[in-house]
Amino acid sequence: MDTATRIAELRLRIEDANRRYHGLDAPHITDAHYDALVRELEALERAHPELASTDSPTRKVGAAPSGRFAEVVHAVPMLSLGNAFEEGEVADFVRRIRERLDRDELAFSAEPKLDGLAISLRYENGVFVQGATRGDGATGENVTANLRTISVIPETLEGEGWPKVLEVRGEVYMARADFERWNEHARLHGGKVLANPRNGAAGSLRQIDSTLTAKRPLSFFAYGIGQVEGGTLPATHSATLAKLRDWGFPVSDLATVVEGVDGLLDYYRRIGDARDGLPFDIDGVVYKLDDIAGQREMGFVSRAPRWAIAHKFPAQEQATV
Ligand SMILES: Cc1c[n+]2nc(N)[nH]c2nc1OC(C)C
Repeated sequence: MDTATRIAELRLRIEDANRRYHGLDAPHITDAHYDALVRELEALERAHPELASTDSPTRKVGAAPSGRFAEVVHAVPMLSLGNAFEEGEVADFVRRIRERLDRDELAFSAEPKLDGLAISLRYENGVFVQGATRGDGATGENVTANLRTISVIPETLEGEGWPKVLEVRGEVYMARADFERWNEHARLHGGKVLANPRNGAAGSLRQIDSTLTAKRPLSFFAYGIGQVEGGTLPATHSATLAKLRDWGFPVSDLATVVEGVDGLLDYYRRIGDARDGLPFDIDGVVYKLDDIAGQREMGFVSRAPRWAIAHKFPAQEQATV
């Protein structure tokens, strides 16, 4: 098969998988298979720039909103993350930052990458006013009513010193124990048996009727910030996470600060060893340059930051198809 045909075929398969994963919350291929298709397409597009195109799925995030909810335009786009699968790619990630910032010692915030649904929570004068899904990164779906049913998401901010406008980014997820309990009940009483916790979370949040969402055991971890107005945030990501805790948001206690490649890889191994014992599904860990000024200097490539990367674990799931 010639390259152009292969590229066209990959684009169709990836776009179809995106629609199923983001739109219907019912993926039909494993995440590992999806990642492999994307990496093959990215490699072919790099090798054949004459065949690359701006509407390729390698340049988009998620999927367009479904039309079932009001749309929310994200003031700060919700981007996806570049992926690393091998240690060498992590070393390259750190080297690029060291060279560009001309710094030897680099501190990173290292966090678990929860396998849930990315959402953005907007607070004005400390009050939760709007919540949205990532959607395609630029425009998401207004799921505020559904998010209000998640008890760990604060209706009003605690503590003090929060900005007038604060957008908090994070992951809505379903803990494994809650997932098992839900399916046990569903099997006995004929409710909807969920395929996996991620689909359970995504499906719950995308319910039109939020009384149905309220019945599902969802949780949330904050992992970042979107728009901020009328206030300042700390100079590092880790100090910002500490502030989010003070203001009432759950933040994973697995988040920590590590130094350099060795610190990152040690963290990856430690979380990898602990993975099966965690109360929630993760599909990797996320490394972020801790210094916010350095993040700004690194900027973004077409759809993901240069200053952050997800280091994925080998697939655990059995093929669903
Ligand atoms: C997409 C994403 C996902 N996660 N997950 C964590 N823990 N942090 C994090 N950051 C993300 O994106 C920012 C680096 C912009």
